[in-house]
Amino acid sequence: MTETEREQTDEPVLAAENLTHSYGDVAVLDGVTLEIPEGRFTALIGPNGAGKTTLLRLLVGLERPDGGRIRYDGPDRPRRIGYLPQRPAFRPEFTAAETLYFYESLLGVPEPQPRAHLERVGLAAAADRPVGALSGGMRQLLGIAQAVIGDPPVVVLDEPAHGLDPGMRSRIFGAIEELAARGVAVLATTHDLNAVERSGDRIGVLDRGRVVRVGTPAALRDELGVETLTEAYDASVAGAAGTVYVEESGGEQQ
Ligand SMILES: Nc1ncnc2c1ncn2[C@@H]1O[C@H](COP(=O)(O)OP(=O)(O)OP(=O)(O)O)[C@@H](O)[C@H]1O
Repeated sequence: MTETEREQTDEPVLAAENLTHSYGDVAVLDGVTLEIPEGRFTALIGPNGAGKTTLLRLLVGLERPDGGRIRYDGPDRPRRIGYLPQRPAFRPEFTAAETLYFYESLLGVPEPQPRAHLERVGLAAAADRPVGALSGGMRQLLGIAQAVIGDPPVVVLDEPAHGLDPGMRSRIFGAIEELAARGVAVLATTHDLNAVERSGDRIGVLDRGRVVRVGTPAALRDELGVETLTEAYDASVAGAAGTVYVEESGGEQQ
């Protein structure tokens, strides 16, 4: 698709407004505001334990926030938000095509087209393979195909490229770019900063339950006067690199 065909506006289809969330007395999100515009790939990055998965689960409605709200301003569709969880659970004995057929049936799609969906993510050749016999990367691609069934205006992906080889990772990010190029509002978490720098239209940096930066890769670099996104990331997140932040229950933040 050419750049002119590519629909890019700043209209947020989905927005988190001042979200707070705790697990018991452990505060995980502390006033998170983030807009997910149509036709853009918004990448959510941040250290382990920052609250990325929690934010995604709130946005897709799997958990309720303690405070704040989630605004959906997209078209009314049977499926508004497609979601790829961090560990998608598929039935291993179903084939890839049967798996997608099953999800299409659940959504009441009148003429399921599992093979067309597999083709879109480059998995056509594996249509008749049982899911249990797919590689990790192929399963992630199947997960992305599942997340876009029903043409949801928003697609939310939790670490879609986790644990994949470079070739498979670039296929995954290519599939994400294509989704955004078709006008979908895509939000994905990842630790792959190089891929984000290449493919991300916008970046949100989440640190200790707060969005500490939002902008294009270039804007973040300029704002911080650095050359690479990795440097921008290091300058944005608190704490020692390589240390997982764990909120002390009921205590002071470290
Ligand atoms: N179901 C739960 N019950 C209690 N605590 C939880 C639960 N889920 C997450 N947490 C805690 O919430 C914090 C944020 O976790 P979350 O998975 O949202 O972070 P993340 O940024 O996605 O991390 P990672 O990059 O490691 O996937 C962590 O301290 C985690 O231990």
